[in-house]
Amino acid sequence: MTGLVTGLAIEDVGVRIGGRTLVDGVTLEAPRGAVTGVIGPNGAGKSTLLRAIAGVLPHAGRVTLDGAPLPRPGSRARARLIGFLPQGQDVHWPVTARRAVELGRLPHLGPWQSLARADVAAVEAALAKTDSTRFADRPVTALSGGERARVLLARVLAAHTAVILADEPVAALDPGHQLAVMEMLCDEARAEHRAVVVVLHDLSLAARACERLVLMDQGRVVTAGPAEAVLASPWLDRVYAVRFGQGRVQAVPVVTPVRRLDVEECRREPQRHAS
Ligand SMILES: Nc1ncnc2c1ncn2[C@@H]1O[C@H](COP(=O)(O)OP(=O)(O)OP(=O)(O)O)[C@@H](O)[C@H]1O
Repeated sequence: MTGLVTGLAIEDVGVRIGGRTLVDGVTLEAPRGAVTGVIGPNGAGKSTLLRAIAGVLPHAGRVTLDGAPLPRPGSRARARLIGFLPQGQDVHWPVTARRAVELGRLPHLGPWQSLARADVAAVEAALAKTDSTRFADRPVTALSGGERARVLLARVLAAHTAVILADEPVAALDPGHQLAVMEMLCDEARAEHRAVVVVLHDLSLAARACERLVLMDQGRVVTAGPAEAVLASPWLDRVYAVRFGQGRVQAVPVVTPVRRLDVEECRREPQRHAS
């Protein structure tokens, strides 16, 4: 590993399930103070990688934070360091939104200990950051999909973890809330010095919000580095089998799929850029 001062370091991480290798020797860095985006086509292994880092899936290899190994998966100590928003998570019991967010403070509480003033402040701040305060007293089951997604993100934010792993956190959100959530995650990284890792399918949003990008395909990292370099990489079109158009609208980067590539074009793609 090179150059990582503080943050999350993933070394040679692999996941095998049922005899299949889903993640294969992934090495990457997610520094504190930055948003690292994980991109790649469906089935590339992005969610599996995040679940391995979160400690939900057993894995080979090493994951460290600020140079130290992480506490045991499932432990409260680990939950105090790593916040995880899984893909498509939902809430099926009718607690209020505020109560759902309060659950994010559990790793900080002793057995039978109730919320202290600092916990309540963390919950209210997380509700406010996700624009969820106005429905905080409604049952989660009576909220829209996008509102529920914001509450679940608020629960992760309320935990004040050093690392935030968010798997497609904006998938259910309207454009305004997509921007707001990504800006909020950037703010969590920069102002609070957290390492934020986010899986995104929207490449324009990734270009705008992420300092670093990791492009995955077939369980491996294809290329990683500064967002602009990864988006300019010849591998982008090839792994998605899509010709992307790239430009700027009022100084904001835009990456949009233009047309699908056939197998032969995909094979030629890296050479086309190299020439
Ligand atoms: N529990 C499992 N058992 C077996 N195979 C799995 C399991 N979970 C995921 N897979 C397979 O592993 C591969 C990677 O899945 P993963 O969910 O990590 O991809 P992804 O990059 O997050 O995709 P998407 O963009 O569609 O969410 C896929 O081929 C998927 O079918």
